[in-house]
Amino acid sequence: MNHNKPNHILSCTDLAVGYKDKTVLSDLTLGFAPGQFVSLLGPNGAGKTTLLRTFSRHLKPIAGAIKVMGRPIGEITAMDLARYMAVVLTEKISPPLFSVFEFVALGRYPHTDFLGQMDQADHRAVEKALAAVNAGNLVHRSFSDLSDGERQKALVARALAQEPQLLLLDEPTLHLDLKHRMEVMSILRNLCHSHGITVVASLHDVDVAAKVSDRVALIKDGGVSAWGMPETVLSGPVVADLYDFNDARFSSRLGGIEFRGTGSKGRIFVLAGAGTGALVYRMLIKRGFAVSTGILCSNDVDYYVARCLGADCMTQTSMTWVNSETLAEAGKKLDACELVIDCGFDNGHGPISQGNQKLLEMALKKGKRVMSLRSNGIEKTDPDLPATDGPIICRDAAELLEAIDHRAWVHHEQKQTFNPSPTAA
Ligand SMILES: Nc1ncnc2c1ncn2[C@@H]1O[C@H](COP(=O)(O)OP(=O)(O)OP(=O)(O)O)[C@@H](O)[C@H]1O
Repeated sequence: MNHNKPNHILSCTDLAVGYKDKTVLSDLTLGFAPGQFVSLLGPNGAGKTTLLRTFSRHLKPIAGAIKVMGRPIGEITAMDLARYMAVVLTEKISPPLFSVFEFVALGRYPHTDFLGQMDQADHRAVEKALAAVNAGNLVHRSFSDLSDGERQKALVARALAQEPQLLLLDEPTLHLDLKHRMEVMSILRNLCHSHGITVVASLHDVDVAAKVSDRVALIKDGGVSAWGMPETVLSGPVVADLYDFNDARFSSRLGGIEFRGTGSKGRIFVLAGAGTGALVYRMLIKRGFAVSTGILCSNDVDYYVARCLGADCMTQTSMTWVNSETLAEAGKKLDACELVIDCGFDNGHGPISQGNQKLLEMALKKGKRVMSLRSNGIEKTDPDLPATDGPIICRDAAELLEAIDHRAWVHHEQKQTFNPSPTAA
């Protein structure tokens, strides 16, 4: 291998990692390319920290080989390794009486002389590192007075002051609020893109990892169960299996996790489409209802949300008309529901819209209780539809929710508008 231009900044072959009497992970063969953001994902205790500590030479491998810049890690001097690789682990450190500048300057040790004297270039490197993590304003602050988010930025700045080509981080967003989590993640991603640094980080937010990572390694049951681009590796079933959960589902298309419910409060049929249903599905499932929905186009965002939430979902491709069998099947599903919610889908001329309009009118004809978010009322195309079968019109999701909470459809007869209480949100 050419040592000047390695394909991989860090690689391992047949690696086994762990402790004296315990092998935690084995048979690991991985390679991390320059400028890649690599996330290590897996449940608590899977071995992410152990792997990072082995990569950073805090732990000896049990078996196999690790190479940094194409060189066996054991042959690299501590000073050279510090020039290639910087590490941010989770240990809480409280250096007494250091300013943030002094703390970050500790990262210059591979570059200063043997007395640790800093020259102008070192000062500039510290300032650059602080600027890279948006922490220039902290330079004169005492390190021990920093908040968790500020401290994390200072830790990353210290690592950057080493001017490494590889940055290893253990749970870099631990204890951080949403703003700082997003800030730290975008700083790390920018380091990959703008500075060509390879970042290898253990993460717990699978949705964030899916969005920032070039590669993910899924770690479970003593090994890497999957490795590759998040777009190909992270599917709903794979993520559910990784973390052993049944009551939630990850969707790579939606880029997040949907929480499933018990469905114990009864079943509601939701007429939706083109994104009108997503919020309503979540609202109902959160409140313990089971949802049947349709008819949805197979590339509709409502379809992805509904499936992810575990709703009973009728679908078909957009180019086809809704045939009588499908309508009859949807009608049976309507019959099994105690309430129908019309989310105000576009009832224009599209084949699915027209099918859903028929379904809505079928619900009214059958005397089903219908709540509608269509503020102008439901336009009836069927002249046979009795005028008295009016739906409860709700102006927004809050009114809909209040009507559902009060089970307004049980008492409602022919009112056209649901009147919320004055306290309604
Ligand atoms: N010093 C140690 N000696 C022996 N076993 C250890 C030691 N440190 C960790 N372990 C064990 O090694 C296994 C892997 O732990 P590790 O901390 O690497 O997991 P992790 O994936 O980082 O977990 P988490 O997400 O909870 O941080 C666990 O079973 C843990 O109890």
